[in-house]
Amino acid sequence: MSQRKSHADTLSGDLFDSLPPAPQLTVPALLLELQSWTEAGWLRRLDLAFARFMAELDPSAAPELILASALVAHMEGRGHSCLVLADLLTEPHTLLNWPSDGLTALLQTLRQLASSTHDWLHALRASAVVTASAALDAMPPLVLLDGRLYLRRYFDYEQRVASQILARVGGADETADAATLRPLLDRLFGQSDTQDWQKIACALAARGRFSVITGGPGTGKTYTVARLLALLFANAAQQGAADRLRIALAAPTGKAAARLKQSIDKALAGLQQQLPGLALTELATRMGAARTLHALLGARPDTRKLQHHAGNPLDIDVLIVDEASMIHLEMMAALLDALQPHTTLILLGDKDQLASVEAGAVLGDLCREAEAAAYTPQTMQWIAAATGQQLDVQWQGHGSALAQHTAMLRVSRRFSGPIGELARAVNAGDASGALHILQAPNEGEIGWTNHARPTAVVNLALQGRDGAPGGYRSYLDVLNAGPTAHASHDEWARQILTAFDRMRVLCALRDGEWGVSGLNGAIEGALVERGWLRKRGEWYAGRPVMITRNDYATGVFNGDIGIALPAPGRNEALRVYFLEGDLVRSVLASRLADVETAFAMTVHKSQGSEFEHTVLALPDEGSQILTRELIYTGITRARLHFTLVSADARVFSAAVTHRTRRASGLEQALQRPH
Ligand SMILES: Nc1ncnc2c1ncn2[C@@H]1O[C@H](COP(=O)(O)OP(=O)(O)OP(=O)(O)O)[C@@H](O)[C@H]1O
Repeated sequence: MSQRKSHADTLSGDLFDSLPPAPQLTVPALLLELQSWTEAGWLRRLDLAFARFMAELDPSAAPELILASALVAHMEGRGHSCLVLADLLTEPHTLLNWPSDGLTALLQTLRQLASSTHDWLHALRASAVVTASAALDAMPPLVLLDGRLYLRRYFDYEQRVASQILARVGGADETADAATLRPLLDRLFGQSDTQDWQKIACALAARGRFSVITGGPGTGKTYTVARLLALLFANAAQQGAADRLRIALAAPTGKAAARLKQSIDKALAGLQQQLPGLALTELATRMGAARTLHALLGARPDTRKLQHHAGNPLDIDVLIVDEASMIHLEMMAALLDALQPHTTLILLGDKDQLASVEAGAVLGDLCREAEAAAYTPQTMQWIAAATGQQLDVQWQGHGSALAQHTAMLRVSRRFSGPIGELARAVNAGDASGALHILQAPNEGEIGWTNHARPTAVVNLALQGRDGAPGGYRSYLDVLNAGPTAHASHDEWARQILTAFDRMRVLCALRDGEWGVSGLNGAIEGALVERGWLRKRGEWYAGRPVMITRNDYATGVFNGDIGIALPAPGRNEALRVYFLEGDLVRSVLASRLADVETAFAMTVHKSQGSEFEHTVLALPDEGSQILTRELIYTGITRARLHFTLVSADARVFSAAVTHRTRRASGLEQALQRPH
């Protein structure tokens, strides 16, 4: 890692400046160069094909445009909505996760092209395949705005998200006035005048048609939203409209949706005793199950087209979406398009978690002002009138219209011990503080094996550790004991699934001995060796699998986790059992084509899930993939116990100090006056 950095630094620094100017590259020569980068695996075939397509569309295109075309396509594949040209010229080595020879080749190529951002912009604007117009009906395939180059599709998504949100947060069309809310909020949260961010979040969410509630794990996002539902319901009841209030719950994954519904139902049942006059239990039943965003919007196989869109919007008044950090730009655009103007959208999520694998980091972009609050004097006054709380002046500012509809919950009720401290240190980029917490004595909440080999992960997976016993042995004990005479087959499957969900191994990488593929094989082999698993071919009883692609025919979705078990009766065929909330469902194993074994999974795929014991395995070498967000997300998946397994503490420290920011123009687009 250090080798790559120093190499690239030299090239982009003094050496780059001091070398004599290289001859200007021609487009055919550049295309050959791009082809060699593709063969080396640095660029995707798609990136090269797009660059070639641009060269065909505009035979007089400058080489700068052709290189930028390949790179903007490449950046999209890495989760960015656009390519910031100034970044390409000033810090190409941090922009691309390429090996040092790839970066050297890029820097050599850049040396043969224009050297200033101004000249690059000029070269790009000169082509008919680039438009500088924000108008959505302009057709060229590339859009250049404020120094950012976009693929048209992503530019359109960004513009749609920004304009829909601005339409919802702009203007003065408050849906509830402060005086009406005050007595209800006092009943729900009490009358204290000490700063209560949950009460404030609830008030702000009831105020308009869009709001964001962000906070770390256990800060009470669901607790607050359950009260918000009661508030909206009570408000509707006062107007005789409670029966007509249509509320829907959704989340990006099935697991997160099931968790949301469970927590909301539980919180509403608790509130029912506090508010006997309101039929909250009935409301919970009427809301129905929480759905995945795909299902809510009516995704269909083999088409990007959704059943619900601006022409056929969703028939709901309030939509609550949890785990919003996982919503990518395209999905957010589709979601906002499918809402009626009067629908209230409330996004819940942790802004510090990893963004979606797909392009965009929407929640992060929406929450840029959340830490500071930046409430205007008018918002401060409104909060005081609605909640009875005078917010400290430190939270006053001149934030955007969106900031006036955003609340950050700052006190964690569940994460107060060492795991919470570790998550906070990581989030603050304090690597030495985090190492100190990892080493400090504790009651078993935190474990750290350093200078480790992957076998350390396998040992943890087998039996757990001191203070956090169990491991995968727990679910295999239930499996190997077989169904008891008193319990149904489904009940047995539920016990196995629940026991399996108590622990999970999370990896930063997919490949290699420290990655998902290596560790899955090693753990599976060790379980077989101990005789705890009997592996016969690809499918065997007890094989945990993750679905890797939505399959509408069998009703399983990307990220769902199930376990293969023998079906009841004499039928030998294995079925894969899934837990959906409290329900157990199963699909014939032979019908599931896109699955992978799931003893170990990536941190990315673990978002929206929590495990009693989470083991995070870090590779022995640093990489651009290892970021603060990844480590934070891994740690916050742990409910009771967290174990870090690392070969080199420096890899952990480097990751904690490495913050990623996806290139996007959403933040700027949201500042536009509406
Ligand atoms: N103001 C409060 N008073 C008492 N208990 C609370 C309060 N706020 C939250 N809790 C409790 O703290 C726990 C965590 O709250 P909740 O599940 O709402 O947090 P969350 O932010 O949604 O968590 P996650 O990120 O895991 O989804 C719950 O048991 C909840 O009942």
